[in-house]
Amino acid sequence: MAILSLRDVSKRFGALTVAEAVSFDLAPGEALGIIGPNGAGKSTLFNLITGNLRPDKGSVSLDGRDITAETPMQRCASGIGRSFQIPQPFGHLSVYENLLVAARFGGGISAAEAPDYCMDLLRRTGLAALADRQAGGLPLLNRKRLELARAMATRPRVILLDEIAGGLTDAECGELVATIRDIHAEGTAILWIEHVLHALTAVVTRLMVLNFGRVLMIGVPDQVMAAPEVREIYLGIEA
Ligand SMILES: Nc1ncnc2c1ncn2[C@@H]1O[C@H](COP(=O)(O)OP(=O)(O)OP(=O)(O)O)[C@@H](O)[C@H]1O
Repeated sequence: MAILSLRDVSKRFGALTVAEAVSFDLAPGEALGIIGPNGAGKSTLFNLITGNLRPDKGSVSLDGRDITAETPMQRCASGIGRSFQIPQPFGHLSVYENLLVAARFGGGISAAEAPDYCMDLLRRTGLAALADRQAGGLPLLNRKRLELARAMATRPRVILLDEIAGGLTDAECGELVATIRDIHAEGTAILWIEHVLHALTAVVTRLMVLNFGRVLMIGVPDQVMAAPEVREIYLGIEA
């Protein structure tokens, strides 16, 4: 059974259709990439999955259970974690405190277990030396690492990554990809929106293309990227 399923999910903002009958399944432990032009509705799709937005039509299920009416907090507690396109740490708290908040309130981890859990996550995401630093002053790579660590601190079984590689140098991107591969290897299912294709295809085994809120294609990355309609809308190359 799929861990996450969307069925005919539709959403409009006034006259603008941002999701049009979107259906797909994410298998347990699978890594699925999402690509598409700016404004295609990718981040909106994440908001529909996390409950920050409610669909006009359609359903979202986790482990076969319909969660369409649940709040973001309930979905987080059920195992959906998320990193935001623009990192949103508590800027005045330390890196460690940011994780603690996510672990205690998002992951439901006890006060006794949380410190070890958070320190382990800081090590895995390359942030251990920065535990006491104020989160608001971190440079981009470390803000991205913290965004990933905060999402992981909620103990997700499905993690949604929104353009986490954007704006990084190749070396920085490689570091982040290695961490995401580790997370995936431990069995966490991944849904990843990304414009940096080489980062995405280093992890995902399937790609979904969104255009004007519709699923244009889902398949193996090489086949998807070679498809004339994808090259035309995504890469601007005429078929
Ligand atoms: N709350 C909102 N109210 C009205 N329009 C919105 C709202 N949120 C997003 N939109 C619009 O919906 C469309 C899809 O936006 P979305 O952020 O989902 O696109 P995206 O594919 O993630 O784009 P990008 O790659 O640039 O991040 C855009 O035209 C955006 O301006």
